[in-house]
Amino acid sequence: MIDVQEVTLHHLDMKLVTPFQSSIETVSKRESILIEVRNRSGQIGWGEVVAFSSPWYTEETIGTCHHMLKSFLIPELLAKPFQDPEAFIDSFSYIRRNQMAKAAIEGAVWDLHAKLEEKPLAAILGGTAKQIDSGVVIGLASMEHMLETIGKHVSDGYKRIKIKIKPGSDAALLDEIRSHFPDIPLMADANSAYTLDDISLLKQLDEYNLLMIEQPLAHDDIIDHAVLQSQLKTPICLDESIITLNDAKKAIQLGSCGVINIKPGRVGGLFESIKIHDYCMQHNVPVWVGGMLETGVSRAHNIALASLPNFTIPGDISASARYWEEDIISPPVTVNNGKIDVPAGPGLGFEVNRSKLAKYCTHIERFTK
Ligand SMILES: O=C(O)CCC(=O)C1=CC=C[C@@H](O)[C@@H]1C(=O)O
Ligand SMILES: [Mg+2]
Repeated sequence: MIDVQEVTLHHLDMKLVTPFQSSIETVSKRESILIEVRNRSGQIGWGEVVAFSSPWYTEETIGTCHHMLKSFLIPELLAKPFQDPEAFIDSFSYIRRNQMAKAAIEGAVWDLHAKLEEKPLAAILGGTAKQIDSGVVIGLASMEHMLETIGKHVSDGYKRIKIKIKPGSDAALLDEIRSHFPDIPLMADANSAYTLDDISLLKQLDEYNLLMIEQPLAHDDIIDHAVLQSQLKTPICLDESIITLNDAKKAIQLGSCGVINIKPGRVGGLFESIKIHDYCMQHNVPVWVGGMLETGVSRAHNIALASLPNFTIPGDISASARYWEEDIISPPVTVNNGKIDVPAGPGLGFEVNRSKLAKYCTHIERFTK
């Protein structure tokens, strides 16, 4: 029984070890909100708001999530006990969208639920893998810097390299990367930087033996992506366009993609993530877990999710040290020979380190029954 007595929001401000540049935005400082839920006997679950400070990736921001949590989701959670996470999810199913706000509080409830069941979150979600393959993302930077960073990550053992592309920084960049690294598992993410007018350029990218091209066209499109996919050999992976299971069904039926990137924050939580995973598995569409430059709390949720069987492609789950001088979980996430161990302890299997949390916390808000 999930009987939450108190919810605490920890507002954090952390600096990335290096700025992260995509086709739209450069992120150097990361605001986030950690959600701590506590039941009557003092057991705790953790979740994380992964929205960015401004609405460049999806329409949500830290501010919109805070509003949704405070005004709707936290009151819902404190209103009554719930049999399980699904019953809590049902209670807010009337709320349209606001996926990252929902995912954050749902994540905390899943962690608490797994701890009450004394099982690892991965097992509760249906995961079976003991280790997951780790991929890493390299933001846009000078050619020299990107080549050097790729070399470093390849020698660190990462199983897949993702680079960001945008018009003017695409075919020539991939050409240069392939001349140095002809065989590495490589993919490119455009964050919607192209349109169908760029089709001849996008077809050139078939030359580079990419695992996939992520979200080349508009963030809310699946129709143009189907046109593009019919003319590309390289599979398209959808990220921003998939917000729900229904989106995934339609994209697969239309042939808009060959792969889907599942980010629990973007799709409204772990429960919807599992539904998308299962549907994709039934339709032979491989999936992988995306990242949001997040702290260890969300990273831990992602590791648990990635242990499900259709996550056959290494995701954007890299070591804590890729982004943080010090993560706020103990131990930090580490990658060995390109693999991350799925924790065997109850819940997330990582502890939130209170003294590190205090270092990066700007303020706390507490809500009680
Ligand atoms: O968390 C990571 O390691 C990588 C995250 C990452 O590549 C992204 C996070 C958020 C927005 C984008 O720029 C990009 C993506 O689109 O997947
Ligand atoms: Mg993406």
